[in-house]
Order: sequence, then structure tokens, then C-alpha cells
Amino acid sequence: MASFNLFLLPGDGIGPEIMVEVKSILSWFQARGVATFETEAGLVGGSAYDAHGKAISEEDMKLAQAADAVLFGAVGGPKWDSVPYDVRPEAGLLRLRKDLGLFANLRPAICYPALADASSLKREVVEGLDILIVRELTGGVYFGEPKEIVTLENGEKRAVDTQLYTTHEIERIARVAFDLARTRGKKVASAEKRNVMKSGVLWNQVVTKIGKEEYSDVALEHVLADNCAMQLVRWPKQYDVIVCDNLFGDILSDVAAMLTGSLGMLPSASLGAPDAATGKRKSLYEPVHGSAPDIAGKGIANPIAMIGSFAMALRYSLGLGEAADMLDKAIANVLASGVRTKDIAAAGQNAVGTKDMGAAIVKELEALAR
Ligand SMILES: NC(=O)c1ccc[n+]([C@@H]2O[C@H](COP(=O)([O-])OP(=O)(O)OC[C@H]3O[C@@H](n4cnc5c(N)ncnc54)[C@H](O)[C@@H]3O)[C@@H](O)[C@H]2O)c1
Ligand SMILES: CC(C)[C@H](C(=O)O)[C@@H](O)C(=O)O
Ligand SMILES: [Mg+2]
Repeated sequence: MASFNLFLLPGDGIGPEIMVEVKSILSWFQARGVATFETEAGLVGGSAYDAHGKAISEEDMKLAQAADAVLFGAVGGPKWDSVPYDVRPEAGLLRLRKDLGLFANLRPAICYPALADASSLKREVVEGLDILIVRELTGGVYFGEPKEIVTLENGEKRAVDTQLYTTHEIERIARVAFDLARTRGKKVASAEKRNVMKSGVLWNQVVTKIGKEEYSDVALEHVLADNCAMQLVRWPKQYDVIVCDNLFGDILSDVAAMLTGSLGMLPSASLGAPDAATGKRKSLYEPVHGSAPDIAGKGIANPIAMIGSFAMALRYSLGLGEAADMLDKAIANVLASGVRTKDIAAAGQNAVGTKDMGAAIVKELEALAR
């Protein structure tokens, strides 16, 4: 039986609550003989800061580097609002992305039929929705230098963030988007702001060139990022794959989340380049949402984004596509049977807690395996 080494970073807020549910799912797959999962857990974010004053330790960085996949919960929360910028909880996540070279962030937004009424949009707008946002994750304004607050001679302060992209960075994320589009609806929409930003001009040129020279079978459309946000709410089904930079991808994926019913529904995969010798990619799987401080500790968080992220790990890192399909089907069936956490429940509908949703998915896996 294949054996995999998973590094778990539950993090803060609802992170540990949703990670527990993934643990029971991977135990179930292990008990069924699908694979052996060696798991080790570390600290990231505020919980790491409280333990040792850094958002992630060097030791945990090494374990993340060595893992077949990292499973990440969420970080952050008001408790750490005033910690120094370099060790704030989010710095742990950004370091993992940068040091592991996780440049490609896949954020699928699927509206399960059973949830078409959970979205704040009309059923016909979201029913059957299946789009994929491909977000560049290691460049742009998140990492560009200089990044600082300086005091000017007149005593005023000036804050600088730098949006920076090179041809190579745009080429490789464009190829990920085009390759994935080939396996789906064969359409890519590239979102940027070439009307305002030089990085948008280069982004547009490079994506156009890659599309023309290497992917003439995939339809390419360019859309200004602000218009893209509006189109996602107006008629999202016009899109198949959307490719965009780090910041636009962050924002557009939160918009897309609401098309599925809740931010608690959106999983993600962050992938590095394949290793030249082994073909293996470094990878991290995390829900799109954050630590949800407003509901942390109440046992009501929706674990589906986290569980769906584990399904993506099975598919993209562990070569267990059948297990991934089975887990996705279990999630869909549980939703179809009417089980709802609070965030996706209709007014007046009974809602279950995090644990009950996790248990319902395990029970459905059991039924599917029979
Ligand atoms: N990947 C991450 O770790 C990540 C992502 C986004 C935000 N954050 C951090 O999380 C903290 C809180 O940020 P925020 O409040 O702006 O965003 P958030 O995503 O944590 O929460 C936004 C809203 O969505 C709800 N929500 C989120 N996930 C849910 C789930 N699984 N089930 C039910 N409801 C859910 C929350 O209750 C809240 O009302 C901040 O410190 C932020 O930096 C971390
Ligand atoms: C927590 C934060 C650093 C992160 C981001 O901005 O990338 C989050 O919002 C996300 O969407 O993964
Ligand atoms: Mg975000």
C-alpha cells in the first residue's frame, strides 16, 4: 500500500476545528486500505507566535519542505492584531507559499445543485456553476520590494507596496491555466488592469503570446479585473478558467465563493513546479476562507472547504484520483440529503455543527464503498 507523509498545520481560530474532520476522513481512507498516511502536526500563525514568537519555526518549515503534501487550516485573528508585522500570523502562510515555491493556486468554485438556493444570487445564475480561478501566488504586490513605511522629511509617512511581475512568472502561471482549461471547457479569461498598471500590460502581452503559440485550441479572452468581479456576480457561467495575479486572485476568489453559497465551501490547492528529477511538486492545501474569529470555538464552522482541499491533495499530490472522486461525491450526496451547516442553511432550516457535517461525510463514504 502506498504511504504518504502529510504535514498538518491547523493554525488558528476555526483551523483546528475543521482539521479534526479531515483527520477522520484520512483515517477512514487508511482503514479502507487506500493508502497509509503518516501525519505530523506543527504550529503556524498566531498559535506559533504564542509558542515561540515566530509565525512558523525553522523546524516546521523543514517538515513542510519534506512532506508529500501540507494540509493547512487557517491563520489570524484579532488576538494578534498588534504583533509586529514580520511575525503576524499571515506571515507564516506567506513564507510557506514563497519558500515552497507554490506559484500556482487553484481555487475551484462549484455550485452544488443542492445549494443553488443558498447563494444570494438567483438559482439560474449559479446552478451548475463550475469555474476555476488560477491565482498566481508567489509574486505581485504580496512580495514585491520595496515594501515599507518610511517617514518623510516633513514628518509625513509614506507606505509603499510594489506590484512586480517578470515574463517567466506570467508564462508559467498562464501555462497552468491553459493546461487545466484543456481538461475542462477549453476557455481561459485573463484578468488584469492593463488600462492602469504596467504589470497589467505585460501580463496581457505574455498571456496572449503563450495562448497563440502554445494553446491555439483554447479560447482566450482578456477582461479588466474590475469588470471580471462584476461579471462574476452578473453571469458567472460565462467563465471556465480565470487566470490572474496574486491580489486580484485573492479578491475574485472571495467573490466566487459566494456563488457557491458560502466562503466555507471553497477549497484550494497551491502547487510548485514539478521537480526535474522526480516530477513531484511541492504542495499545500487550504480552504480559501480565514480563521473566522466570529464563529471560532462555537463548533459551527463548515468543514467542507477543508475537506474539499484534502480531496484536491488526493488528486494533485498523491495520485489517488478515485479516492478524490469518491470524497467529492460523498460531499455532494450529503448536501443533496439536506445536511447543512449554519452558513449554507436556508432560513428556518435546521443546521448541524462542524463535527456532525464531518461525520455525515464519513458515513456517506461508508455507504459509497458498500
Ligand atoms: N488562509 C488563511 O489562513 C486566511 C485566509 C483569509 C483570511 N485569513 C485571516 O483570517 C482572519 C479573519 O479574516 P476575515 O474575517 O476577514 O475572513 P474569514 O474568511 O475568516 O471570515 C469571513 C466570514 O466568513 C465566515 N466563514 C469563513 N469560513 C467559514 C466556514 N468554514 N464556515 C462558516 N463560515 C465561515 C466567517 O464566519 C466570517 O463571517 C484575518 O486575520 C485574516 O488575515 C486567513
Ligand atoms: C491570509 C492571507 C495572507 C491570504 C491571502 O491574502 O492570500 C488569504 O486571504 C487567502 O486568500 O489565502
Ligand atoms: Mg483571501
